[in-house]
Amino acid sequence: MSVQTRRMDRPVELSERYYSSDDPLDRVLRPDPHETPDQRSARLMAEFEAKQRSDAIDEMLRQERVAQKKKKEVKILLLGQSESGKSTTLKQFQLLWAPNILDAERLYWRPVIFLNLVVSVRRILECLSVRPDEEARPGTGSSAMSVEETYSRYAELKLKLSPLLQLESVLLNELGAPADFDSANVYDRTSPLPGASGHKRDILVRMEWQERLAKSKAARGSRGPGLGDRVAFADPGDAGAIISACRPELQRLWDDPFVHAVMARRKLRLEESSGFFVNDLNRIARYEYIPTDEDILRARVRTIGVSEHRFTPPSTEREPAEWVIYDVGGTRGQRPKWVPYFEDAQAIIFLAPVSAFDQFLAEDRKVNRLADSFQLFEHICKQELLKGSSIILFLNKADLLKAKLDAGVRFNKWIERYGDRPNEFEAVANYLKGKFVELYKFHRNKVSPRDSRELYVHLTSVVDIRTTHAIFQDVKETIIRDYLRNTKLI
Ligand SMILES: Nc1nc2c(ncn2[C@@H]2O[C@H](COP(=O)(O)OP(=O)(O)OP(=O)(O)O)[C@@H](O)[C@H]2O)c(=O)[nH]1
Ligand SMILES: [Mg+2]
Repeated sequence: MSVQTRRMDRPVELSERYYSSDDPLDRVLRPDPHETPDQRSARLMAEFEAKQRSDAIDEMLRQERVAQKKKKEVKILLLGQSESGKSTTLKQFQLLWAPNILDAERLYWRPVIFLNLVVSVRRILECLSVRPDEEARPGTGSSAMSVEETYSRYAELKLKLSPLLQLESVLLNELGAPADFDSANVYDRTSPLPGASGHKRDILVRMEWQERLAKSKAARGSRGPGLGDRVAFADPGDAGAIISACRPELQRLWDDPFVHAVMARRKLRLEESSGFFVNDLNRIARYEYIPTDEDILRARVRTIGVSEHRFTPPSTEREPAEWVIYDVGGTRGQRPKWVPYFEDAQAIIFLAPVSAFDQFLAEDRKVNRLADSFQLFEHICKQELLKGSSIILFLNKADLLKAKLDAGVRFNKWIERYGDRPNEFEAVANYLKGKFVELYKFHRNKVSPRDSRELYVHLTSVVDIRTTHAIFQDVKETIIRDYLRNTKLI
């Protein structure tokens, strides 16, 4: 059978299908029953070619629709070093544009917050486990309580809190962390969709620990959608029950001025660290505890991998209908994974945690965190692939910066070039903003000299819902403006 004949086979079926109904119009269009074989063949060929043209037009329209749809979405990358606040920013976008997501995940945050709490308590107890002869109880004098008495008291407290300390490994296991994992690094590992192999199109979407918890809860026979139904509140083995039973000892520990004096002497500023919940014992160390939005924003889970989140905020006809936000892991080992996402990113939200000027990277203790932020920012500004992207800078953790400066931590001790300018929040914030703008202008000018876009800078505390949502409004307008300019709609 020749190729031609095969081509002709299809129109025969077509004609039969097209003209077999009793529709009056069909009857008019029905071929002449007396047509010659040549006429028939010519008609079928014409029909076939018409069908091909129609299919081509359909395909063109389909591609246009896809392109249009593609044009109607903006891609935003959240970038910055680890603990800069990327995932917290993402949670704020969820709260604003898809609050049902955080609602659905609310209970999954419970073990994370419990773990954050347990880790803080362990760090306090470790701080107290120093050589007894090195410390004396301040303000009480050695006569009020001997050093040995003091330490035996904390040893006793530690013993009473041992069920709580044991919870650390139980919770880590529940969250799916490897056995040798440092729990300060409870992590959110994104896992690929089925069939994914780690390339750009194989988008990583799921948070492994949440999936894991969902599965284990299902296996334990969770019932309806009500929050109360999904926690084994009455189960004595539930972390909430154990923490709740330890609450009096926890409160005694945290209310003791001696504990705070030892922590201050050992420079353990726990209140400034991520996932600090000890001030909320009264509310959290309860078996019926359910995390609030604010708790979820303050919970610490380290991100590994890249996760994609789609939002459809209210929009006008001209604005992008869909916002795709990528959250990434910020440790040095994670950064190479960002690159495949650069190419079509409309905007970068770069987070620089400005309170970290006196801290070092967890992954490299020799590197100052502020210096790392500057270096990383420079690297982003220099990227050829990102030259079309708008860059929005969040000078984040502004609340912690202010608290630190107010507590007397000197900025110029860490950043010598700051000189004798005032050790005050506004002056430091302006100085930092100036430095980032300088870097931006210098590198952007080299990469795309004709780009007149400025760096959009916001001073943020992304754990604060009200101020962050107001800033998001601004961010949204900036991105839409650049988007419309790029798509030449204005
Ligand atoms: N006080 C305060 N805490 C913040 C702020 N932003 C983030 N945090 C807290 O800092 C911790 C780290 O924030 P994340 O959002 O997890 O940091 P990340 O950039 O996603 O970190 P990686 O996933 O490791 O890359 C969390 O416990 C947050 O609640 C802020 O502006 N102020
Ligand atoms: Mg993260």
